[in-house]
Amino acid sequence: MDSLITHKCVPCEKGGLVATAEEIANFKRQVPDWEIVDVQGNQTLKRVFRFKNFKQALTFVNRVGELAEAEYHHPTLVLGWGRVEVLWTTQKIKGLHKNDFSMAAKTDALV
Ligand SMILES: C[C@H](O)[C@H](O)[C@H]1CNC2=NC(N)=NC(=O)C2=N1
Repeated sequence: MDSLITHKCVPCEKGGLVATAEEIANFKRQVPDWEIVDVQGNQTLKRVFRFKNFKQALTFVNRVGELAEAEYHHPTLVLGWGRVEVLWTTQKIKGLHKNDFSMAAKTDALV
């Protein structure tokens, strides 16, 4: 099984399967700085990154955006002065997929 950091996001089909509780537990151990929260009924990975100022936070937002485009898997990003909230979930399946954990690991690698 490829690691989260080397996993290439796969296209998710509407109605596809969310990760099992066992898979989530396994993947979550690999991204310990993230929490699993409920966003509008969907399990979502969340982490807040902090920066010295707005400009550094904006640069990070753009780097995550480039990563998302490269993988064609997209986050929700909340940009504030010195902080970026990153949320990963898979809209198509209304929950968490290996793609989300992989993108969380790749997001961590950006800082
Ligand atoms: C049309 C649909 O948005 C695309 O198939 C992709 C784009 N990026 C995506 N990103 C995320 N996080 N979830 C999706 O379901 C998703 N779908």
